[in-house]
Amino acid sequence: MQIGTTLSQFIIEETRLYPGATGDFAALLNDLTVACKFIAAQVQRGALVGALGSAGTDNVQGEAQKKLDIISNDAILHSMDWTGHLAGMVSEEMDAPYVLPAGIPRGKYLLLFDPLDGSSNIDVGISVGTIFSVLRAPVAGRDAVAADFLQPGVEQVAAGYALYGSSNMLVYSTGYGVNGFTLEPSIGEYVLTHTQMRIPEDTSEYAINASNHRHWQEPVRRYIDELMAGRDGPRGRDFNMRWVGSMVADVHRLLCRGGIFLYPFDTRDPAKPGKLRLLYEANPMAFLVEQAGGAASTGTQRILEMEPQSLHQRVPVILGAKNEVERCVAYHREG
Ligand SMILES: O=P(O)(O)OC[C@H]1O[C@](O)(COP(=O)(O)O)[C@@H](O)[C@@H]1O
Ligand SMILES: [Mg+2]
Ligand SMILES: [Mg+2]
Repeated sequence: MQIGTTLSQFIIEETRLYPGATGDFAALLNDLTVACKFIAAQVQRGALVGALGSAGTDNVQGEAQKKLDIISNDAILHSMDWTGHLAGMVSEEMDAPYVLPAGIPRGKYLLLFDPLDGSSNIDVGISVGTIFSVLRAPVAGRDAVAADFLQPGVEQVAAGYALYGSSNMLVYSTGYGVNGFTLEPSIGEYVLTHTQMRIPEDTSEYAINASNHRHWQEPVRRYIDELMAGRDGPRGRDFNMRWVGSMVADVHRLLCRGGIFLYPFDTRDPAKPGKLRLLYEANPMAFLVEQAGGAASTGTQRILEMEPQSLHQRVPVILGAKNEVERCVAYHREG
C-alpha cells in the first residue's frame, strides 16, 4: 500500500514548471494548508470545542460574524504572517489590509481570502470552506496598501479552496488545470485524489437561491423560468436543481459533476449589485472554473477581467458549464 502523491510533493513538482522559481510560492501554499487543517479540525469538533454559534460582532459589511469566521481568519493570519513570503493579506472579515508584524521581511505575494465561506451553514453540519486567491505584489519588499490588491482576476497566480465536508479537501490551480486533494486523517496530509477536474460544457443541473426570483432582472428570470419549464418549455428537457448555500460546496459540485451556479444581480439593495465578493469569492472561483473548462460572467462581463474598485466590492456571479453560461449571457445581451 502506498501513500500516493501528497500536496507538498505536488506543489514542489509543479513549481519546477516555472523557470527561476524560488520556492517562495510552494512554501506559501504549504503554510496555508496548515491553517486549513486546523480549521478542518475545529469544524469537525464543532460544539465539542465551543466553535459553533455567533461571535456577537459584525464584519465590515454589517454581517453577523460566527465564532468560526473569526477563528478561521485568525488561523490563516497567524499561519502566514511570520513567513516572509507575503507583502500583505486582506480578508472578507477585515476592514483593511492586515498589518504584518515588525521585523519580518516583506515578500512578493499577496493573499486574499474568505476564511469561512457558507458560515450560515456552520451550526447545522453542512459543508463550509475557505476560499483563497494569490496575487503578485506590485512592489515586492514593502507593506502592501489597499490599492495593490485591486488587480483583475486574470492576474491571479493561484486560487483555490479548502472544503470542510464529508471529506476534507484542498482544490487549487496555478493555471495548469485544477487538481483536488483529500485530507488523509491518519497521516494528516492532503493526498492527490482528483486529477485535472473538468466541467462539461453542457449540464442538466443548476444552482440558485430561487427565493430571490422576484428580485432578479428579466434575463435571469427568463433563463431560470425556461429551466424550470423542463421538457414542456423551450429547452425541451428537464433540469434538476441543487443549492447548498455555501458557494464553496456549490462550486465543488460543479467541479465534480458539472452544472451552472448563479448568484445574479438583484434589486433588493441598490448598494449591493450582487451578494458575492469579487476579491474573496468571485475571482478565485472564476479562475478555477475557467481552468476546468467552464465560463464565469457577471451577465455582462467576464468576471476575471473586471477592474476591482474596492476591497469588499460585490458582483453578480454566473459560472459553470460553458454553453449554459453563454446562453444566460446572450439573454443579457438581448435585454
Ligand atoms: O443564503 P443566501 O443569502 O442566498 O447566500 C448564500 C451565499 O452566501 C454565502 O454564504 C456568502 O459567504 P459567507 O458565508 O462567506 O458570507 C455564499 O457562500 C453563498 O453562495
Ligand atoms: Mg463567502
Ligand atoms: Mg465568509
